Amino acid sequence: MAEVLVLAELDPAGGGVRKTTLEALTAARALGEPSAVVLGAPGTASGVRDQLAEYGAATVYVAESEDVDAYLVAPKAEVLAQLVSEKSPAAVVIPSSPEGKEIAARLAIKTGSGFLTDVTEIASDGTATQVAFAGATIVHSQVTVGTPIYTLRGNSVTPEPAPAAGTEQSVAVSISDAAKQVRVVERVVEQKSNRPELTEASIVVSGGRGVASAENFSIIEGLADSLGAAVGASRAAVDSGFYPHSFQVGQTGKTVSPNLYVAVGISGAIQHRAGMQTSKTIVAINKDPEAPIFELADFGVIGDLNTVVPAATEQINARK
Ligand SMILES: Cc1cc2nc3c(=O)[nH]c(=O)nc-3n(C[C@H](O)[C@H](O)[C@H](O)COP(=O)(O)OP(=O)(O)OC[C@H]3O[C@@H](n4cnc5c(N)ncnc54)[C@H](O)[C@@H]3O)c2cc1C
Repeated sequence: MAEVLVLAELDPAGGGVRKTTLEALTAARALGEPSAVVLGAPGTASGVRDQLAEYGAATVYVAESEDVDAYLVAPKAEVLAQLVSEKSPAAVVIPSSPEGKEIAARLAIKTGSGFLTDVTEIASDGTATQVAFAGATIVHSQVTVGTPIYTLRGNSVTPEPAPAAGTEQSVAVSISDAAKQVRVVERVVEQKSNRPELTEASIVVSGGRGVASAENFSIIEGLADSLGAAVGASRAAVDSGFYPHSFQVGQTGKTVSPNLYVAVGISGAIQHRAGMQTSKTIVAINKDPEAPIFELADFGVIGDLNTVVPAATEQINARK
């Protein structure tokens, strides 16, 4: 069976393999037999091999060196390009994080290949699905040059275990001077909250301008916590100072695709939709029955969020 390389994305806070990697391993199986590639400082792969094997990695290529870790993405792209030339894989699948997309672009140039970013599905013939123009168009594309490289949008695929050997193979790392031009000076790991990471969460509860104040966002957080969800915000809520920008969902914020997205006091502007409309189920809570979010929602509650949200939170907590 053809080999498909999957770049493993690891939790910078030491929490093991990120869910996006398990999704990429699952999606890669449509194209062949996945092998995971772990890139990082010495010791990076220890502790993640078993998880990669559990989700289908027949081989785990381990490329560990201080140089891979000490510079920005150029060394990682170089090592991956070396692996592509040695192994001639059928494809490369990379999680669609900002770093993943940059590595994919550099890898495409180095290997003379085409690449498709932010794909939501990969078919067995290599056809990828992408959502374009703020969600107005669904595009199906194939790479026709070189080794197809895909970056997979988070939460597009449900990770499914498929135990494989996970045979570890170390990769000799030799980084060129050209790839050592931007050194990492400091890494700051964001403070971990008890809530799931926004782009990885299977439930997201977002608040908009209708929430009306930073203090009132506590009712959004209350509903999120009752559901084990991440909290998101519209740009209007962020611009009004209700919630930090790192939680913004939309065209100029994060793209989420959870199983359940609850939009509270959000009108449903096209730029907000761009970041959440591929959610599997959308619930809208809004006092305006004409709000455009209801056109998109699977379930809608017309009412004042200050009444509806605490009542819903209470009911959910009572059923636990
Ligand atoms: C280039 C560009 C990029 C953008 N990027 C983004 C982006 O990434 N993300 C994003 O979100 N927006 C983005 N925007 C902004 C976008 O156009 C909208 O302005 C924004 O999404 C509106 O946010 P909102 O729905 O919270 O606010 P509003 O449009 O003001 O809607 C508030 C809603 O709350 C409801 N409401 C009010 N009070 C209550 C209550 N008590 N109970 C229930 N409902 C209530 C109202 O009926 C209304 O529907 C962008 C705009 C531009 C031009």
